[in-house]
Amino acid sequence: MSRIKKIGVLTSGGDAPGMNAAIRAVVRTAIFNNLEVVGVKQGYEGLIKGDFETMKSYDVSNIIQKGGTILCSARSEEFRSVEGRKKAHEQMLAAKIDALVVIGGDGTFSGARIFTQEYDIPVVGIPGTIDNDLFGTDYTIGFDTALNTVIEAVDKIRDTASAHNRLFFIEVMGRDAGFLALRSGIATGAEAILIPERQTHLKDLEKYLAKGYKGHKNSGIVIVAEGDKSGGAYTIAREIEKKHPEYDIRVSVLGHMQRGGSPSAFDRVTASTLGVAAVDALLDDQKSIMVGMVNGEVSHVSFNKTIKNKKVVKDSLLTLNDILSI
Ligand SMILES: Nc1ncnc2c1ncn2[C@@H]1O[C@H](COP(=O)(O)OP(=O)(O)OP(=O)(O)O)[C@@H](O)[C@H]1O
Ligand SMILES: O=P(O)(O)OC[C@H]1O[C@](O)(CO)[C@@H](O)[C@@H]1O
Ligand SMILES: [Mg+2]
Repeated sequence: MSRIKKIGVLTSGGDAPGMNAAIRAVVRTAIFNNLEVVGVKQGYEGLIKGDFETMKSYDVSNIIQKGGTILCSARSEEFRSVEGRKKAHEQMLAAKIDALVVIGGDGTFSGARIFTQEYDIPVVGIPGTIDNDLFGTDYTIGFDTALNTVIEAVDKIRDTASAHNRLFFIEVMGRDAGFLALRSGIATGAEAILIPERQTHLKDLEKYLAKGYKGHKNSGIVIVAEGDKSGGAYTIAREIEKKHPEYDIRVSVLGHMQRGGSPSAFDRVTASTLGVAAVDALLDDQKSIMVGMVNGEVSHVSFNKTIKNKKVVKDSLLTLNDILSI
């Protein structure tokens, strides 16, 4: 029999479509198992301030389809400090919260790992980030929706690019990870994809563009991940423009619209599955783990493992795009 009577749930880091579906699943699974559940507002900031709200089943009605997070999110500087985490622990003791479910990305889990090393509190993580950059899960909640949002935007840009015979550099999110750029590039038939995990040589890019955009096509799309080492879409566009004044170049930075919107069916189902799995894991006395999805099944990966290992970008996908973009 688990000792846990009351759990807290929070969302942290960049918000991601499907976080609400995950909150709903955590709240309802906890109540189903006769646990009390409190929502922690604004991620670790709310934990430090004791900004808690008891949640009932009806509090999560009508949210499965909504983007953002009803609990709000934050990037908390204070939680990075020993004093900040001490305050968070004291607030949890005062509110009699025995365990936590944290929904977020790699940073959120790094914070959770340190917290569980300092204090003996069971914490289970649910991967919620549009970056899809977590080792130990094939997908993170929000990635599929963001991918579809990017694709819709790029398709529209392709229309106008074709009408004017233009070359577009489109910047997509991913401060440290290129998964969104890679998949959206393949899905939109991009002429080139630039990601932080690979060094891009200007000469190679010029070659692709000479073959594709200036060879026989009436438009060109280069997808640039925000964190690409070339310095972002504007910088790389300027470099190409200097060498090729004959190209008609435009830049489009998609920005935060990529993080909003109603979650896709895939994200809703993944979020629901992982929300249930997270509470089950706590009831099973597991701690310091992330629940994820591998080959369609729920996986349990230690925070240590998911933080220390880097999710690998498949070379085969880059090669595939090289073949298809000629
Ligand atoms: N090393 C750390 N120690 C303590 N807390 C941390 C640490 N790293 C991150 N955190 C906490 O986790 C929060 C969220 O991390 P971060 O901003 O990296 O987002 P994330 O969870 O990776 O999500 P995303 O990348 O999708 O925005 C940070 O604002 C901070 O409060
Ligand atoms: O503007 P913010 O909230 O710092 O978020 C930007 C970052 O968050 C992410 O969108 C992930 O949520 C990254 O891809 C991006 O670099
Ligand atoms: Mg992150």
